[in-house]
Amino acid sequence: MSGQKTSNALRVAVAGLGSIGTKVATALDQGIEGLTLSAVAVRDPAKHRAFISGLRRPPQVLPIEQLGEAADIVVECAPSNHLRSIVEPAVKRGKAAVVVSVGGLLDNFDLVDLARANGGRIIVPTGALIGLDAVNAAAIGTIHSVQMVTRKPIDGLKGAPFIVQNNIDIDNLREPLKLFEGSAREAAKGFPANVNVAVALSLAGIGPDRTRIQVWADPTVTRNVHRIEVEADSARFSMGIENIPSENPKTGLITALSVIALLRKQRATLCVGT
Ligand SMILES: NC(=O)C1=CN([C@@H]2O[C@H](COP(=O)(O)OP(=O)(O)OC[C@H]3O[C@@H](n4cnc5c(N)ncnc54)[C@H](O)[C@@H]3O)[C@@H](O)[C@H]2O)C=CC1
Ligand SMILES: O=C([O-])CC(=O)C(=O)O
Repeated sequence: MSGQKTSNALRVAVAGLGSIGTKVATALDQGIEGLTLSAVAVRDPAKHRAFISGLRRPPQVLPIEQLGEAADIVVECAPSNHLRSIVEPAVKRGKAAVVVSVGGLLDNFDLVDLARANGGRIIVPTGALIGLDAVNAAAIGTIHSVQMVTRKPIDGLKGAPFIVQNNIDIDNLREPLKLFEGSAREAAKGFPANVNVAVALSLAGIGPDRTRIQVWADPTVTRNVHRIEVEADSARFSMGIENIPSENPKTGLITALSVIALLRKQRATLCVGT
């Protein structure tokens, strides 16, 4: 079985073959130093059969709950409601889970304790954001405030619970509309597929209750735009990123690349950046 350890390569499993997971699986199959693609989980096997059989070394196809048995690192790339089923079996076996649906971590934070108790790890990539290295560093000292403004094209926000529950019509907007202002924790509830970045930023810095975010629906932009201001005792810094949407308009193309960069660091001889 390809899930069994045959060398000292770290076995990596990918949960969800959507916009992010397909690119991560492809990169692993093409070769990342010291890593091998051991398994994937998909919702609809028929839809992904051609992709999987087209890989150079087709991995096992397993239910999400079994990936933790077949890998040393499980990469979560599925909708956030599956986070627990993917991460729990991995970390309780002392394995690492790379979490992209980081907004979903806030309601499942006991998984961090579970990982700690069992020698597992939960790793959050920088994802669609920028500068979490600087935020991590500043957090060693004192960060006074972190403020973020997110602007997205209409297609990148459609269906968000906050918009549906408040009956907001964004389809006919002609100018930018501020939908939300509050904490990263509240934003993750209202926009679970849109503000993973704010939650990642908060976990790197001053936490989900003190990290402030505005979310704008903006018909004048074609990219997912994030601007961040950090005020700390070591530095003041501003960061911005304008993400080109992938085939999933909510997800920037850079997200999968961030996961691949993180995986490359697991066994790389030269590591640059924190
Ligand atoms: N941390 C970050 O910076 C970012 C995080 N994200 C988050 O990453 C996650 C994945 O995003 P995308 O790849 O764009 O989503 P996607 O919708 O393109 O792909 C998700 C995949 O999961 C599959 N799936 C659903 N249920 C499954 C199951 N039970 N077993 C196996 N597979 C299942 C779906 O069929 C789909 O192929 C989302 O939660 C998204 O919000 C997205 C962008 C940035
Ligand atoms: O900017 C992006 O591409 C994705 C994003 O905001 C998120 O998931 O938090």
